[in-house]
Parts: sequence; C-alpha cells; structure tokens
Amino acid sequence: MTRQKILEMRDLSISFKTNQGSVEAIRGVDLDLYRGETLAIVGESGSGKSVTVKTIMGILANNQRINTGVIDYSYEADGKVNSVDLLKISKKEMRRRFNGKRIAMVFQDPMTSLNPTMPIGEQIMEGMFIHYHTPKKEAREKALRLLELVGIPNGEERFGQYPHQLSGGMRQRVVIAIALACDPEILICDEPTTALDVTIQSKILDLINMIQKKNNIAVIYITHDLGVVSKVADYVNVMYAGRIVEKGSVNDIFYDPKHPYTWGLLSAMPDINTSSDKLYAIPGNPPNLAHHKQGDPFYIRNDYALNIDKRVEPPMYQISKTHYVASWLMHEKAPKVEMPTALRERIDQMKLEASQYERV
Ligand SMILES: Nc1ncnc2c1ncn2[C@@H]1O[C@H](COP(=O)(O)OP(=O)(O)OP(=O)(O)O)[C@@H](O)[C@H]1O
Repeated sequence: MTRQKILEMRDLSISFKTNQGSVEAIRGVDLDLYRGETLAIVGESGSGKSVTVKTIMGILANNQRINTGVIDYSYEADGKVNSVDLLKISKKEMRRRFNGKRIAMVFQDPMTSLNPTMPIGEQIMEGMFIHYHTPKKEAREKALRLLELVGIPNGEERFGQYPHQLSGGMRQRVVIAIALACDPEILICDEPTTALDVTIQSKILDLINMIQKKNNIAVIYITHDLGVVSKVADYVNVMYAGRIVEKGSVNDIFYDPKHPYTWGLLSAMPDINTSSDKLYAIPGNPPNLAHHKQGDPFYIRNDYALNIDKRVEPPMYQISKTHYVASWLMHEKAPKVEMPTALRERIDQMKLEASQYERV
C-alpha cells in the first residue's frame, strides 16, 4: 500500500521576542506525516516540541515570529485532494476550517482542557455544533457513541456529569472524545499520559492506538518518554535545541541510533533491568537559545564532539531510506566511534527480547 502524505513541514524557523533578546526556538525543522501512521517527537524539555505542534494548530504566542517555513496540509474535500499552507492562513480561518475539526489536539492535563462548569456531554457536542451545525439529536447520539468508544460506561448517565465527578483517567478519555468529535484526520497528543498513573497510562495509549487504526488517523505524539515512543511510534524525530538531530523509523532509532544525543536519551531510559539510582543522565542542561551564537548547541554536553562542532552546526546526513542524522560524526573524514558499551548491550538485549515474539 502506498503511503499517503498528509502533512509536510519544511524549514520551519520560529523566534520569540523576550527581555533577554530573540530566542531562536525552532531552527529549520522538516517533518513529514502520513495517513494512519504515528510520528513521535522526542527531546528534553525546551527542545521545541510543543512550539512545533502548536504552530501546526495555529496556536501562536503573541511574541512569536515565524521567520521561515511551509506547512503543507493535504486534505480531501468535494471528492478531490486539496492542499493548503497552514502558515499562510489567518488564525480565524484556521479555527473555522481546520483547528478542532480536521486537526485536533489532546493536551497533557485534562483539567486545563475541560470546562469545569459544563457537563461533559455538552463539551463533546460543542465542536459538532460549531463546525457542522449538527442537529442536537444527532450530536447527542454521536457523543454517546464516542463515550462508548473511549471506554466510558453508562454514557447516558455520564453525559450530564461535570469533569470533577470523573477520575483523572476518565477525564482524559473525555478529552479524547472531544478531540474525535469532528472526525479529525490528524490527532496531536502532547504528553497525553504524563498526568496519569502508570496503569491508566497504558490504557490511554492503547485507546489512542485502537482509534487510530479504526479511523486511519495520523497521530503526532510529543513526549520526553522514550518508553511511550517505543510503544506507539512508527517514526521518530529527535529534537534538540530547536532542531531535529536524528529521525528514522522506530527500529532505526531504537536499534541503530547514530546521534550521541539519541544515545544519551536511550541510555537514560528506565527499563526493568535498571534501577532508577543507576540510571544514566545526560550531563549538563539544554542551552539557553537566547545566547546561542555558533556551532552545534549540543557541543558542550557531547562526549563525542569534534573540533568542527565548536564552529559549525552539522548538516543533516541521510544514511538510509528512512534514517537521517545531523552529526559531524557521519562525515566521511570523522573518526569511527561506537555507541557506549552499556547501551550496545541494552540494545542487544532489547533485540533478543523482541525476537522471542517473532514467528519461527
Ligand atoms: N512565548 C514564549 N516566549 C519566549 N520563549 C518561549 C515561548 N514559548 C516557548 N518558548 C521557548 O521556546 C523553546 C521551546 O519550547 P517548547 O515548549 O516547544 O519546548 P518542549 O520541547 O515542548 O518542552 P516541554 O517538554 O517542557 O514542553 C524553549 O526554549 C522555550 O523557553
């Protein structure tokens, strides 16, 4: 089956005006999203994940400036495929035509995205009224179906309840039902399970996965949790200091990572064989982008840095059909370095465990 591209972001650069000067928060980001697939964007806090997806949604801060970029969104309407650059349309048009309708978002904390004074049923129906003028009876029936779909039993009874009458996990299910109310083609999930406890987390991930398969939705996950990424993603973009530093299929990133930053993130990922006190942490902190002048911003934290990193930011090298790495270590003249031994052993172990469930 041929993959159908739904979103293509090219060379997105965004800065913020602050008291400290201009913060170059997003620097030349390219991103591709295909129908029915899941793209995870990972990176430490401040790497630019939220700003990237909020720009897709047209949610821009007042001090935000888009310096360069194109976000081509391909959608079907009136029996043909149309294309629009989301950066070229007004906020008003974005809200009317796309935001919450064709492109929906699930935020980290259900309490801040729900209206505490409105029954949950009304909140699920709201988008249907705004975007499609759906008749009340039909909207109510659809809202009840959505409650059932997201695993909330006794929909009729729950319909009139308020958010505070539900548990955290149930509230996040309501948020998902609201996001799905207008049958979006793209669902953006911003750390959707961080505020929930572990057993509820995996149920919500399974739920999103089930709905994605059923409705052939494209999903963007943003998270700093590589454990979540390994469960949900088809493709992974690793972000650092406003740039994508490595991208590839989930197997490229987990079994054959090439960028020292990805090595650090993977080494810092907890697993059942590592106790939390033994866990690796990437030394130092992400840089303050208001002060970035030249070179690779990861340079000072990178045990594998080369002289050139001090002066020139590395280009993006393509190393296979799906795998890209922005590191001078990929240059033909660079020394051949191996990932840390402890990480190599961990990856070998992960591969071995995964192979146990393959067919003989
Ligand atoms: N309105 C704003 N004004 C100034 N700087 C901002 C603003 N919004 C975001 N930034 C800066 O942009 C950079 C990227 O932030 P962003 O929220 O996208 O990071 P993130 O990777 O999503 O982090 P987190 O995981 O903490 O949400 C950070 O340096 C942040 O401080």
